[in-house]
Amino acid sequence: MEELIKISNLKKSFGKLNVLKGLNCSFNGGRVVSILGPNASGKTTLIKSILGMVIPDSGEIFFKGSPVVNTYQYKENIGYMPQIGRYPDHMQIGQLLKMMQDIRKKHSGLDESLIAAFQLQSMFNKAMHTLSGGTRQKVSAALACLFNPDVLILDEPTAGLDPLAAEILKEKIQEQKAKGKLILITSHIMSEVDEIADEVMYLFEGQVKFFMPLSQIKSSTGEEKLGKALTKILAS
Ligand SMILES: Nc1ncnc2c1ncn2[C@@H]1O[C@H](COP(=O)(O)OP(=O)(O)OP(=O)(O)O)[C@@H](O)[C@H]1O
Repeated sequence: MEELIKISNLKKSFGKLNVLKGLNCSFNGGRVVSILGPNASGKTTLIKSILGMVIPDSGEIFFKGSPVVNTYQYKENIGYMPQIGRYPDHMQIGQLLKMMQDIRKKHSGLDESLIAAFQLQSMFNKAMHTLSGGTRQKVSAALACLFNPDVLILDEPTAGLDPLAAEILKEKIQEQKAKGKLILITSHIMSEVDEIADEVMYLFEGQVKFFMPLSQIKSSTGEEKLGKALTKILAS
């Protein structure tokens, strides 16, 4: 499968705090990769660096082989679902979706399947500030997929979704993977990672501690459950 993202010796500090300390990794298409690590280990900082929302101090990020520094075009190929989506309060769902299409100048070749699956049409005239947390999450997920990106970055995607909606999103993730796309997920819910990830990248103190297929994590520890397997690996 094609290498979509490569990260080379990435460093980022906030003041005296060294968050990313020379991080190296690469991500191929057709995979669901879960980025795990303790609180404050740099997961969000890494994701935001890929998205161009955090500017690294040094190191390089390549998208499909080209360095992303000082470019923005590559971002059209990434769909991002933040943990907490922030939207203009008084904008209605329908207006928001239309505005995004106008900004992107893309009105065809859209993937509107999540809009339909989450039945968002029936809520198109609801203002964003009136939405429940879960509905807001559904809008974020629908937006992340709307422009058919090659890469999806999902931050705690199913937290806050009801079981049916969570199932719909998990099916969407599998469908996107089957199309050769890369899905990066951060989650602290081990059962969710266990269910949907192919590989785990574990960050510790600003570096990659390991990057392994889920199957190998389990076989090398003899544990069926990811949570237990991780505990064993980290203790060894
Ligand atoms: N803009 C910022 N200014 C200062 N410090 C920051 C900033 N962004 C992140 N940090 C710090 O960098 C460290 C890593 O944060 P980050 O959000 O990347 O961690 P994380 O692995 O995503 O954590 P969590 O699991 O809690 O979501 C934390 O100590 C955080 O306080």
